[in-house]
Amino acid sequence: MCPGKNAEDPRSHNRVVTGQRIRVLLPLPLAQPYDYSTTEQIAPGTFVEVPLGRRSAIGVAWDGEPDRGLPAGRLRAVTRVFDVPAMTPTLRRFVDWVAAYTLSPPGAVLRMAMSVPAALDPPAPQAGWRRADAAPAGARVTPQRAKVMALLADGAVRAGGEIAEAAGVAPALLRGMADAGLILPALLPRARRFAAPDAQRPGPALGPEQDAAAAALRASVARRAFATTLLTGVTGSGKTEVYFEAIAEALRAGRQALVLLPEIALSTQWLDRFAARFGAAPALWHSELTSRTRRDTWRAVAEGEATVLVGARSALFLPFPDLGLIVVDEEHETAFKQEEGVVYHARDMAVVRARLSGAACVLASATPSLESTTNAETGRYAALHLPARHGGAAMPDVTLVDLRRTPPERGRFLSPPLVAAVSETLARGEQAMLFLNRRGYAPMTLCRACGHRMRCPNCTAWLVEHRAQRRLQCHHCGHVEAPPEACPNCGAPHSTVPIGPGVERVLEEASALWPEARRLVMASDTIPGPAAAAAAAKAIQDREVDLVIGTQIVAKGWHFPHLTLVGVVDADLGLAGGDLRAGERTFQLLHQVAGRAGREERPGRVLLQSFAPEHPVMQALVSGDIDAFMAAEADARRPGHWPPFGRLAAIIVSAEEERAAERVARDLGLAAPGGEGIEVLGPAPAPLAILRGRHRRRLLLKTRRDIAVQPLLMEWLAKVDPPGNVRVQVDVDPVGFL
Ligand SMILES: Nc1ncnc2c1ncn2[C@@H]1O[C@H](COP(=O)(O)OP(=O)(O)OP(=O)(O)O)[C@@H](O)[C@H]1O
Ligand SMILES: [Zn+2]
Repeated sequence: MCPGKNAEDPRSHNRVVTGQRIRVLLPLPLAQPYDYSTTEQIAPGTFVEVPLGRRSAIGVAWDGEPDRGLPAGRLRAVTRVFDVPAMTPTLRRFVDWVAAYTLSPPGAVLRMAMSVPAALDPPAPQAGWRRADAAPAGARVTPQRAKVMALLADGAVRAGGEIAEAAGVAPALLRGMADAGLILPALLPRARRFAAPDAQRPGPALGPEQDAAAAALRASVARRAFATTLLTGVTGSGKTEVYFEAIAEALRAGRQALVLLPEIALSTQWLDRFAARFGAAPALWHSELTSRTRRDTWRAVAEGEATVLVGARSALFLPFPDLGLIVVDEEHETAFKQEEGVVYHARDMAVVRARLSGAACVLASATPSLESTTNAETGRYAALHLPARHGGAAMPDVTLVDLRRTPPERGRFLSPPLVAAVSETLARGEQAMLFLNRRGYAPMTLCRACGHRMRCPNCTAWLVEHRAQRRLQCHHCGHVEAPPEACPNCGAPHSTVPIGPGVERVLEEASALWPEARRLVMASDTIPGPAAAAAAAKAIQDREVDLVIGTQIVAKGWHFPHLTLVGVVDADLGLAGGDLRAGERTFQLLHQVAGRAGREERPGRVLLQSFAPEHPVMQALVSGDIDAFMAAEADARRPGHWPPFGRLAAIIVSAEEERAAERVARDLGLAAPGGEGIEVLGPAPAPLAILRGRHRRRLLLKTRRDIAVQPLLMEWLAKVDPPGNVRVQVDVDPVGFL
């Protein structure tokens, strides 16, 4: 056959060489892979470098047939193949799956799986020295040189600095020895970057219910097949110890385990317990790692060296070659939802990744989501339950303080019953906690003279006073300004007053009431990272603190043995607003924070201050009857096909110019899909109608459960062509409705 017009003979054409065509997916917001040519066999999953425009880019050889119609002469060639384990078929399918489900470009999802391009290059080998096989005749061996030779006995290779230090010689001496032919340069063996957790170490003796649950999880892991188990149990029942046994089983099976935690920075107690159980720390994955650690971790996961990895939601996209178990702890947490970029729910995607990997998946929580509860009821998930606290500790006694009957003094926020309870607790030498899910001093600042409220210039939001830092701050966009000397509206001097409490204001009140008590505030601005969280937890554990005042940070899985009283300053706070899950959320948060009380010998008490003590959420918190509460929630959602009994997707249209957003939203409204079991709500201004200077409109698509929203959305969005200054964002299974 003669070379045709495509001139595929490399000798006649020095630019394009060929033989093979492959598809390469690039980590860019592109809808599909691009085709390239190559002279080598390149298997799908291989990391490759390719030209892209005038630059080059790193991507992954993807599955599927290249476009044969494209003339070979137009194809550009792969320029480099990386020496790193290929992306597994499982992870490639996962990228495709997440892209299709969230309606994101596959390349945008791939970017999450390639977040550390530097890890694709093998780590640079470190140079050291070894002894020459035979000392050259005439080479002088001084006592110092002899010491070095002794250190390098038996073919050892050691780093220069290390030799110099161990032998107590100057580095220059080594150079002299090398010149004399006594030692030779050599590559150091690569050190293990991650110690291996030891599955053979015995765990604690489990109680009978823990034991039964652990056995079921071990069996699930040992089957090496996909199954999801919802592990529930009252706060302090020892769920962590139970799923540790599942991790041990995965390790014994030679497979990897991934644990997702909602907030790694607040998980120091968890990490200590892991190290105590397995004799080594797990590998970690979160946004605050150094780039070096990210690189090492990514590669150690890909090479199978990191066997247990604990991470935030983005850890789902790490290159595990053989995942045997995924645990999602505190599965009800909204922190698992990523709201920027690719909008996905890590709990749900964890189940998908486990399915693709043939792995066991464990969802754990004392307050499971209605989604997971329903899946357990219908048999999609297996269910395990721990009914009692570990070690015989009792559940705390929860009572309501009716703020209409026993209100705090004017300008105060702690009612007489709560003040009395804190005083008693402190007098007994026990610890108390006051919970208010609001940062700062006051959520709103008002002018006493004209009623003007201080608001954010970029958002539909009040400015929150942070008195300690002497500033007003927007909690949505980060805008900061100094508190005004005079009202910006009427000019009245020193006329502004704070309205309502934040934790700083509760601290002020507590300082006046209990000046002797050692107080600690735990909020995201006072506990900025893992080190601060660890220090705070230690101070509480070591009884260096009497009174903890905190935001939702204090609700997260802490085990404080001496804490016996929890006071909730404003139990009604989360119920405002029209969020479909407001009740469920409030119940979960307050039940979790209540669950911090009385976890060891001494019994715990919880006081909830409320203006609506008859509200079902308050009543459920008092009775502790989660099942009844969730059943009522389910009954409320079922008839209207609200999740989990129907499907939801939100469309958020935003633009700097209000009319532009309005126009696109209206067009979307006109093009909305319809039919049986399909409903579109909106367009309507979002509750946060302006965010970071952008005007926002929302539409909500609600369908019956048996109708997939993705095809409807695709068809719908294709009918409207928004101008470049208007952003249209899709959120499948929204959890936030702002
Ligand atoms: N079998 C056991 N032996 C010894 N200690 C245990 C055992 N099980 C649990 N514990 C201890 O009991 C405490 C509570 O356990 P753990 O934190 O696992 O409960 P949990 O169910 O995860 O609680 P929460 O839902 O409130 O976070 C911890 O200090 C844990 O170390
Ligand atoms: Zn703002």
